[in-house]
Amino acid sequence: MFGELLENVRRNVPLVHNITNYVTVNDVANIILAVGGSPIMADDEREVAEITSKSRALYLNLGTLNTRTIKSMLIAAEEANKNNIPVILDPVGAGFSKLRDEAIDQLLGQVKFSAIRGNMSEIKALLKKGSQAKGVDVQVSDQIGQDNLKSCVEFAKQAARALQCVIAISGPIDIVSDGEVAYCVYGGDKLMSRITGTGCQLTAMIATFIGANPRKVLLASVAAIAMIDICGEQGVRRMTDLDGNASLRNYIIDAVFNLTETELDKEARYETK
Ligand SMILES: Nc1ncnc2c1ncn2[C@@H]1O[C@H](COP(=O)(O)OP(=O)(O)O)[C@@H](O)[C@H]1O
Ligand SMILES: Cc1ncsc1CCOP(=O)(O)O
Ligand SMILES: [Mg+2]
Repeated sequence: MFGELLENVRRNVPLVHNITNYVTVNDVANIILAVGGSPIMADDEREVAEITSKSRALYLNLGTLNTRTIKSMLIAAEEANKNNIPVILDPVGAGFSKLRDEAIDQLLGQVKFSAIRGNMSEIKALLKKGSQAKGVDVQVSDQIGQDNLKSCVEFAKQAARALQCVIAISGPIDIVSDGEVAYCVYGGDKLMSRITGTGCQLTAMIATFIGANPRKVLLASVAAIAMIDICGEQGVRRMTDLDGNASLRNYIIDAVFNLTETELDKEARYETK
């Protein structure tokens, strides 16, 4: 099932327009290439509408948002919505500053999103559910685990209904919901949280999968998560004693590049709730 969605990515090579942060921009471009898409980064307000209109998905990432890029995001998203081009949001650092929260309110008020992916602190902040965001990383007490899985699944469903789009919450277990059903995706490795950009890359992969499979937003999001989880594990297995987060970043990108459709189908670990 997921293999077919990956095949669509590789056959259609969807162009993904990214308005993203300057910390992980190169990693985002490379992961889109690795999975089989084609990235373009552009954030000047004079060209974003034109570029979005020629793209298969628009990815907005709030990591280093500023007055100029917030305006560009709104212009690009309006163009995307007008042309039925899916818009995907990564609300990096939501809940951690007034500027971020004001921008999020504006975006949620004006834009129809297909999917939003964040860590639990960020998604709680979107719903104003007392997030204790810790910079761009998840607050430990917010994290999804086996012990609180049931309530996290319920929360993901509620969030999807409230925000009227697919919600993906990442962590030791990832949860994806459209408000009706929730997929819990297993895998990954805690070392993935020691690399800056795995979250941004994951959301970029979701955007790429959705760009190639616009009528299967929920499954496309699950497929992207299953894929990065498998590839995160493969990357960790490849590490030697001398390797750290820099090598792991590259190993994960390489694993995404090399993972076959059959392997994705065979190795994806998930259950529905
Ligand atoms: N403790 C963990 N165990 C397994 N996988 C993890 C863990 N923490 C993060 N991941 C994986 O790392 C990727 C990025 O998620 P996350 O670290 O939550 O994003 P962000 O960097 O935006 O906070 C996801 O695929 C997630 O499954
Ligand atoms: C460190 C940092 N600061 C602003 S954006 C950013 C990158 C966040 O990336 P991720 O959420 O994927 O870890
Ligand atoms: Mg993040």
